[in-house]
Amino acid sequence: MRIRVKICGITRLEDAMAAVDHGADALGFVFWSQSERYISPEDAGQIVRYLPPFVQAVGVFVNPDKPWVKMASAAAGLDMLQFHGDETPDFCGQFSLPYIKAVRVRRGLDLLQYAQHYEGSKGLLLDTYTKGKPGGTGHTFDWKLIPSELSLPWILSGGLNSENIVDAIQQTHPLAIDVSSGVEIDSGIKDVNKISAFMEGVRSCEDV
Ligand SMILES: O=C(O)c1ccccc1NCC(=O)[C@H](O)[C@H](O)COP(=O)(O)O
Repeated sequence: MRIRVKICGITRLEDAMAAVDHGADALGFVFWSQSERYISPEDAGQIVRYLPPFVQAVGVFVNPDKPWVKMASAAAGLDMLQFHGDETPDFCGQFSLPYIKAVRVRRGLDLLQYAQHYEGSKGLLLDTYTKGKPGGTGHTFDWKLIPSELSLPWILSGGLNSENIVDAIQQTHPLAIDVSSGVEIDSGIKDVNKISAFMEGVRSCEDV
């Protein structure tokens, strides 16, 4: 089965094009001002307008207010929303766009219940818990904490790179994966060779 890939934290057109050329299905734009990968919705829009059909633009938010999500969605031309904070299902579901809820996986968190709570989402993005960092940590989490029977589709995220991606896929069998710092040379600056090596690792795991 083909594994879908989202490359997150895009801040430059050339990185977006490199990601698309190497087969990314979705690109993420971080609209949280405290992130080193922050991009304004207007600047994201200038990248999104060059994306080919069927590549999705995903807006990443952390506890935003409603006007910010609405403005960013329109200005950037988003296809999907991704929430990394304490947003409720009602909040996430009010924007007439599909959404993904990120969850920072840690021992003691009931992922089965979490999935039921966010049943209106397109899926859960399973990310790494690091205190004070809602995303883009560059660290993996204990993949054994992923339950075998989650009621929602889920996306493997957190600290993936070309060196661990094959192992990650073989251990967890994800439907989709998400990467940010693992394909960077600096925060928000992607590297075409890292993208290429990462995608090669993903494709090597797919059924022919
Ligand atoms: O990337 C960020 O700076 C970020 C900040 C705040 C919330 C979310 C953020 N990124 C969202 C993503 O989808 C990342 O790809 C995901 O957290 C994995 O990041 P990484 O471990 O660097 O691959």
